[in-house]
Amino acid sequence: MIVAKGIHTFYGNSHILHGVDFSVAKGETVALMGRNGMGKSTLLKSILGLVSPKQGSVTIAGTDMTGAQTHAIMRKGIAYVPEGRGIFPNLNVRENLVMAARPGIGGRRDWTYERVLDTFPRLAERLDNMGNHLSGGEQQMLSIGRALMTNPDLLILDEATEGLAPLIRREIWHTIRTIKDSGIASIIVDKNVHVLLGLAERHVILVKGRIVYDGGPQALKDDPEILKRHIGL
Ligand SMILES: Nc1ncnc2c1ncn2[C@@H]1O[C@H](COP(=O)(O)OP(=O)(O)OP(=O)(O)O)[C@@H](O)[C@H]1O
Repeated sequence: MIVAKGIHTFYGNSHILHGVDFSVAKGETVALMGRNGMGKSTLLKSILGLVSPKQGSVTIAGTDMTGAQTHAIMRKGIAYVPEGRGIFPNLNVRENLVMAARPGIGGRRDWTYERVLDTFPRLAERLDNMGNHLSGGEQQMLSIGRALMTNPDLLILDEATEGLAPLIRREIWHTIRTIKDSGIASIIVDKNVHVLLGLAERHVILVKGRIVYDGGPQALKDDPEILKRHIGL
């Protein structure tokens, strides 16, 4: 689904990503992990064309998208739920969802307005609430709901459960699992490493813009030293 090779990204003179190779297979759930400031968001932005890598290539669904604009990249079946959400505060829940609707690749329309509301009953109860009159958890649900309305093949979730109450967090994780079971691939950045170990098939750990681990959860469970050293758990 995504193959990024040899990515070098800079902010001004700061060299942030040092030749990162990163891939996500069709339907695969990948946890992107690492301490604060290690380059996780920068890698996501490099893949999405929100920042331009100085070197490296990005192939999406078999097409070379290196240097392409973000909207063209998203049209390849990618939905991005950014850190800090990204909903329209002055539109209500219904409008936020309907505006995002579009068929997926090949005209797929699995995720309808009705299905999104079935997935998030809380949103169904608040259709006339403006985006800025929702709790943090509801805004997060709306943001994920908007992403699903685009019928993506791959969903990118950057800190989707950050700052939410435990109960809401659990609801969001439940939804993420439902999305995974529906066959959508995902890249998940989240501080809840233990949940990720039970959810993702692959785990990628970044340290100072370099990948230090890329593999399944079992090795991380068997050798807690790896997480301790690189994530500080
Ligand atoms: N727009 C920017 N301009 C300059 N430096 C930046 C910019 N965005 C991020 N950085 C720096 O790049 C490095 C990587 O940041 P990035 O946000 O990718 O890390 P992260 O792993 O996603 O961490 P966090 O969990 O804190 O978001 C950090 O040192 C950060 O200070």
